[in-house]
Amino acid sequence: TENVQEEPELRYGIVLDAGSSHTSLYIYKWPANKQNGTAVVTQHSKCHAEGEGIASYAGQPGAAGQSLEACLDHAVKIIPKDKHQLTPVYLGATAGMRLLHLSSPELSTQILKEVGQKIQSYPFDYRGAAILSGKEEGAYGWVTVNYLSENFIKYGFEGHWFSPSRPTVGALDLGGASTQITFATQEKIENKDNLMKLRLYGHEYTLYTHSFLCYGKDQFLMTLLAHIMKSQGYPQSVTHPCYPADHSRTVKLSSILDSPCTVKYKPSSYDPHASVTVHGSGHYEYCLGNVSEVFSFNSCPFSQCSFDKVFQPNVTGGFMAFSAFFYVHSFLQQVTGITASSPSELQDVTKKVCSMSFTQMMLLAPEQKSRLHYYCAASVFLNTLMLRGYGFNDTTFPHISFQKKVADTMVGWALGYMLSLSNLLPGEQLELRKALTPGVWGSLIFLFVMLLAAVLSFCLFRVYNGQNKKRGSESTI
Ligand SMILES: Nc1ncnc2c1ncn2[C@@H]1O[C@H](COP(=O)(O)OP(=O)(O)OP(=O)(O)O)[C@@H](O)[C@H]1O
Ligand SMILES: [Ca+2]
Repeated sequence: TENVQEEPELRYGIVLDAGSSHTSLYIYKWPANKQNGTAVVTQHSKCHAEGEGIASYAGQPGAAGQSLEACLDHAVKIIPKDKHQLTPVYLGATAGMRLLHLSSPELSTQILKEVGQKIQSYPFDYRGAAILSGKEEGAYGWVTVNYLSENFIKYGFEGHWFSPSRPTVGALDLGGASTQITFATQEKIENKDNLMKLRLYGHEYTLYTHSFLCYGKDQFLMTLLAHIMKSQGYPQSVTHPCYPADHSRTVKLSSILDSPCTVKYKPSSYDPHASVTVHGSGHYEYCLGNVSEVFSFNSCPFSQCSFDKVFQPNVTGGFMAFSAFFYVHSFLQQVTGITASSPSELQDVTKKVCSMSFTQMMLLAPEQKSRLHYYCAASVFLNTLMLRGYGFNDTTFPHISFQKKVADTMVGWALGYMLSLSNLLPGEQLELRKALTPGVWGSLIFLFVMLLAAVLSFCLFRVYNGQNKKRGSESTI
């Protein structure tokens, strides 16, 4: 026989990640005959939709759907035509739409309907457009991280499936409007809202998960500014200790105070068309003080809390920190040349960034011009969230890996969502494909040949014996 290399037939799946800051369309692929293993499904292509997240088009009929067109057209081109109808497509919206649903349920329903209709006008297998709960977002992110890290099950060198019985890795996602922490734990989960049980590949995983709405990077910075404005008595010009000393910007009051996240800081009345000028002062200590005041570390109705009265067991094991956790951490590394891998290093690099002027940062990272003003604030926020909030310490922090991708696949909830909804993740142990080893196969052929030889010899013996008997009786006659 000759070994023939056949191109495996591919299947595709699409997820639109409708985040608060923007929408991304991911195309995944996998071999049609081999879909149940770990890390078999990989990212084929990604498309970044122009403009902001779908919730930003509230009150502009048609605009949210239109914002997806270019990426859906891209998917039509990139997926072979004969596979279009076999390709499931899902849209999942996250914290931006959760916030819009809080302030205007009708508008969020309208937008979901509109984007659903837009997707249905394409030749794919439409499977729905939905707002994910924070719990789902956290759990699907955890599934992605562990699927890509091959922690569930693996195709081993022995030639069969085996469970690596490796510990799983926790997931830390920092979006624009919410942040999620999810990890497997043996500790008692005191609030059932934080409990998630998943059965995957024959194992039951008990997860702790929590999503903090308003603690995404953008919403947090907005809340921080609202807090600073309030503490300074809403003047027309405020001093921001987290912005560089040589930087100032003007923002519309409504863009800060219209969010459900800043309700607590809203003055009783204000002119929504009015603006406020923000002058940076680059003062690390004051910045840390203000950032900490946005969190509530005071009361806890459980044995222990992260913050804002939310129960959290001790963090344990390895973690993967992605999205803005990765962006902020890698910026700190870029401008200081230090990879922060301990709490004290993280604090040191944050202090360094907070002491830099805008001009200095421009020399080190000119491509990030539009973001430079907020990196000190974002870094102080990241410090407070991870160290004081989640409680990572000298022992646990070094086990966090800040990553954007694993083997060319973006880390986020989107892959886990598609795997779960398309039944690409078996709940039970995979069936072992029973195959004979060459040794057993050879022995069986040998036995078969011996048996055949024995039967043939027996038959020949009977025939020969019969003829001899016949000859004997003829000679007697
Ligand atoms: N390349 C980048 N460098 C730095 N920051 C970035 C980059 N890309 C996105 N961001 C910022 O990181 C934050 C998180 O982005 P991400 O895309 O994860 O959020 P999202 O999915 O839109 O929000 P959410 O998950 O809360 O709905 C946002 O504030 C975004 O503006
Ligand atoms: Ca997100």
